[in-house]
Amino acid sequence: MPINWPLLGMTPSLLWNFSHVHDYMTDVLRRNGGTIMYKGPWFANMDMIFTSDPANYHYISSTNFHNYPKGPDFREIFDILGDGIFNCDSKLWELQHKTTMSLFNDAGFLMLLEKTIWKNVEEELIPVLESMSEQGSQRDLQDIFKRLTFDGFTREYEDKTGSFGNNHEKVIKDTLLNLLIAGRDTTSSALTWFFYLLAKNPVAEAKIRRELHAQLGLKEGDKWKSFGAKELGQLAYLHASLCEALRLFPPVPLNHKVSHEADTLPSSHQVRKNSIIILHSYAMGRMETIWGEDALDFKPERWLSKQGGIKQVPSYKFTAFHAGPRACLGKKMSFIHMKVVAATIIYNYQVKMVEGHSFTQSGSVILQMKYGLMVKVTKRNEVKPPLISFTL
Ligand code: HEM
Repeated sequence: MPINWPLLGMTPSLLWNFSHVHDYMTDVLRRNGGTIMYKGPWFANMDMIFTSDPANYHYISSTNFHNYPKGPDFREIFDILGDGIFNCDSKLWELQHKTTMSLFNDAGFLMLLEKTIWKNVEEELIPVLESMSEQGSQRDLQDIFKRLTFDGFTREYEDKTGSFGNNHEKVIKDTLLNLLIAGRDTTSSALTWFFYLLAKNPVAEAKIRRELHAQLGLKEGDKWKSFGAKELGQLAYLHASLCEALRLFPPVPLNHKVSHEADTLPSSHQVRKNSIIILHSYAMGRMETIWGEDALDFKPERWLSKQGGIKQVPSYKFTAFHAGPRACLGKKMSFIHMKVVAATIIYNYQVKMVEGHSFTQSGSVILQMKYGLMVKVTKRNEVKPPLISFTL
């Protein structure tokens, strides 16, 4: 346990380890059975419960969901999100949830989304990568992903604003902003860590390439072509690799809740009324008790069934998309987006991380790379001129 100092509580340990705070808390949770009572400074009323215990996660996010809203502090911290779905609780959340669901369930919505993503990839991503490969220049892939996801979703929601019906203008504005943030930062974070892990695991990358050839009917050197929902569903190894990246680097590493009433958690920890509870998704993705001894390894195979399909893992163990009534509404969409972008890059380019660059985590709400993911890309499948050897 971190030392509980007089007056300052455990804050000094947290500050001391701030540069790698998620790994530090993972270690603390690992050593303490998955749940700790964190003591804040005595005068600040900042005591919190941190947990990475799947039974607690399930209980808080689903079984006793109504006792664990986000609470008013969350609204204050994320003021920019206004009354949008991320910030609100109870009645307003129910309204936002219904509004967002009706948009996502719209018959033509997923089709429009797919079309927009491909257009975005062809008109914005490929030209940038082509120019990088031609010039041999290096760029921040995280920044490229952020711009890409933002552009795609802005266009999407501008087109769809009409579906919000008679709702008040502010609710519409907040809903749009929330969805833009949900789509942009999470998807770009997931893709960034995915390519970071892939650069360190070339065998997995080669398997994804083999799968693309087999499932899309492409031969080495064939021109890249867009594909639809059916083919997307067949890319099991790519799907498994994305899940593995989301497990190790969940874009939303922490989830904040406040207890409405006093309670007892399945781990037997006592919860007082108005206690802050941090559900630690980052730690959960790295716990040997959940994933086995090789929890820290990047191993897409752990997601594949014997038949080659995707194994179903309960959402209170794989918590990257949260669980229960407030689970992510954009999960399906984000997989379409990530698969299209990842497949396009992996098939057409070789991505190499720039040596000597610092690939560290930022301390932000979304798990990002502090200094970006600096890479160089080389075009694959280029017809290279034959090497001519001279004999003197
Ligand atoms: C890899 C990509 C994504 C990840 C990892 C992710 C993860 C999450 C997580 C952890 C939450 C719960 C947040 C909280 O309660 O504080 C959440 C909620 C949500 N996500 Fe996502 N998300 C992703 C992409 C998207 C996309 C693309 C959209 C839609 C454009 C979206 C829409 C939402 C919405 C509307 C909620 C709020 C649900 C509610 O509170 O009822 N997400 N997401």
